[in-house]
Amino acid sequence: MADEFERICRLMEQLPPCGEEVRVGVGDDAAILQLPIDNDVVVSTDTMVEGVHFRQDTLSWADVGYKCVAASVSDIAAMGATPTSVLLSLALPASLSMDEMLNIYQGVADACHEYCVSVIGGDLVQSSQSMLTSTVLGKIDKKQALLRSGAKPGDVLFVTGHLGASAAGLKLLLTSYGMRDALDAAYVISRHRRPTARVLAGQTFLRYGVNSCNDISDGLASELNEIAKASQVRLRVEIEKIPLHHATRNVARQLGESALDYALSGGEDYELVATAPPVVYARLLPLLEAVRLPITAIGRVESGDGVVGEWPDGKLDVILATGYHHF
Ligand SMILES: Nc1ncnc2c1ncn2[C@@H]1O[C@H](COP(=O)(O)OP(=O)(O)OP(=O)(O)O)[C@@H](O)[C@H]1O
Ligand SMILES: Cc1ncc(C[n+]2csc(CCOP(=O)(O)O)c2C)c(N)n1
Ligand SMILES: [Mg+2]
Ligand SMILES: [Mg+2]
Ligand SMILES: [Mg+2]
Repeated sequence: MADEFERICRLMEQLPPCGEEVRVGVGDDAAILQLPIDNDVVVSTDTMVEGVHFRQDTLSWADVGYKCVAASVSDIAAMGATPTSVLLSLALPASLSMDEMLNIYQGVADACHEYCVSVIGGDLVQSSQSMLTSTVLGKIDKKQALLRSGAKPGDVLFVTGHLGASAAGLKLLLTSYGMRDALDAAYVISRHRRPTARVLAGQTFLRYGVNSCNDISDGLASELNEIAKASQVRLRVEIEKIPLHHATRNVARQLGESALDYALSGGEDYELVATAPPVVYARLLPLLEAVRLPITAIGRVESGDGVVGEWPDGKLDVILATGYHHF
């Protein structure tokens, strides 16, 4: 059985080499990065705990590794920044085999390739419960960033991609339900297991003058309330415009649940929600279409506070910050 340090070496062999900005990577007491002087450093961390963020029957070990990195990269994307490096801390039971650890790193390697990041360090400790923490460092032009606090009355409110698929996938995985349409099931399950951090979208938003942005980890309702609060504005959402993939609608229908609830309160879609002046939104629309990442206008920013949902018949509902909250 390999010891702690042999394991770290074997795990790292799975990963692509570090980028040129890494002066010291894995192997010393700390990593050293040499960033361009015209950049600021952006940093964020996310933890995944077995029983809370995944179960052995919802994610494979490779999915756990991939999703942990993708979820933290998503926060860097939401700032409009470019992710560069990852610190990965693993707290794992002694019973976990070397092959299972290598599987985690296979997923980490997939994420490293997808997001052009390298693992520059981390930690490996024994624990009764599996827990992974991914800390991502990124770079951004000095004094630039997409913040939650920049929304202005008159802005268009919009989201990337489709919402609710991850929650539909999770629901399917947790209920032993024979799906009639295997393709729909495969789509929503893959969105749950392998979400995509929208790095290119975030960078484009920053370049074209988007005013505020947030990534959707806890559910649209919660993230909208965060923008409204940070920006001291009211967000008005046209409920029927929230983009739901037909697979998510079909799965929800078959489970007797609401795809809209999945989008508002399910979480883990890791799409971006943002606001921009109408002229900026109009420029972004064809650009993101061209890279096959549609954005959809779902409402607008007004003066006031809170989040209000508007139904097609004109009826209004307050949208509270429902979603996945740990405490
Ligand atoms: N234990 C903590 N100590 C200090 N700051 C924290 C702690 N937990 C969270 N924060 C900070 O609180 C702020 C808001 O966190 P929030 O949960 O909205 O982050 P997020 O990563 O976007 O969401 P999620 O955790 O759902 O991915 C962030 O700046 C985060 O760094
Ligand atoms: C087995 C199992 N049960 C429930 C969930 C749902 N879930 C857990 S954490 C979270 C929000 C994002 O996490 P965080 O806020 O920590 O970034 C969500 C929606 C899951 N994925 N797996
Ligand atoms: Mg996060
Ligand atoms: Mg976030
Ligand atoms: Mg959260």
